[in-house]
Amino acid sequence: MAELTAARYGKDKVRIFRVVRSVKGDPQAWHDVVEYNVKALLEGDIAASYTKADNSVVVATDSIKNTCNVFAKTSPHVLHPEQFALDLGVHFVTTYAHIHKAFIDIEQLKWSRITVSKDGQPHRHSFVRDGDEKRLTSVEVDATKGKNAITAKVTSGLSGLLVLKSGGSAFEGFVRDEWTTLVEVDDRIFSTEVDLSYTFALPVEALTAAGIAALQDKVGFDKASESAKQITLDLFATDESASVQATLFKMCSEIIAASPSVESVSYRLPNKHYIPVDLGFKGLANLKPVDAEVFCPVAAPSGLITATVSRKH
Ligand SMILES: O=c1[nH]c(=O)c2[nH]c(=O)[nH]c2[nH]1
Repeated sequence: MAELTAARYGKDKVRIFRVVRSVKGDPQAWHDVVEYNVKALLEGDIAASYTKADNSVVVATDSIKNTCNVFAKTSPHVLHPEQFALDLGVHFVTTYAHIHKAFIDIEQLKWSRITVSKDGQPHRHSFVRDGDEKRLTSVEVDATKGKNAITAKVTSGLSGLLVLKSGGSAFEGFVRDEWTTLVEVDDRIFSTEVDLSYTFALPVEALTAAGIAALQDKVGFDKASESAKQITLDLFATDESASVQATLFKMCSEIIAASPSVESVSYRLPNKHYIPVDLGFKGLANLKPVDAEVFCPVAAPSGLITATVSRKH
């Protein structure tokens, strides 16, 4: 005997690019743009589609993709990934009586406005991909307690932010035993590709159109995103790092202090090793921290330092 114990389905990698023009039909209009990869998955009374080949409970993944595109045209929140995801998620659980949960994940690709050097002005409709990092949000919309008692969980963050510091990082005092070959250093290269996520404590808010609109002011999704990235960069640059672990904890603590609506913060930080190259065969000193100038970046293995830090109540 076998039974279905979990089922969730939908569309992944829905690619959306949206232009918002300040004035329709005006070539001088100011444009805002976003590019998203959307994943929209549904849960509910859908077991029969798996166990009985009964498609009458299936909202086709093609229709789910169509919904994402239509919302990209019509949602007032399309430039704000958390609210756009809430809009979409609430739509799915309220439109279909048998769909009780929606999981909307959005990756936002980076398009930054170009500043034209001639006049120092930000250009009204030209953008540059000035980094590989992505802004992320994962929204779970839950109507299991009824369509009039919808709740949501929002986790946001960023990934792919590659940083390196060539000073201000040490690693000393770790366990030394018969397994240890690593030398202690008071100066080393520290490089990581930041993967950051943080959860929001949402106010109890009816997730109506007006309720979702009010969340930007009440929770500050966009402000939290900007602040978390800036804190990550500032602390990475300025901390006299005793270890990846110690720097990570400071970053988490500062994000919690800066954003009242953030409940917990998690980082995954690979420690991308840079090994000083032995140039002794040419009589060149390059191994001690004070001499090390030529390094071999090592793709693998990397350390992987993770932690979650939560607000203390
Ligand atoms: O910051 C670090 N933390 C570690 O846990 C570790 N382990 C290691 O080999 N190098 C480092 N660096």
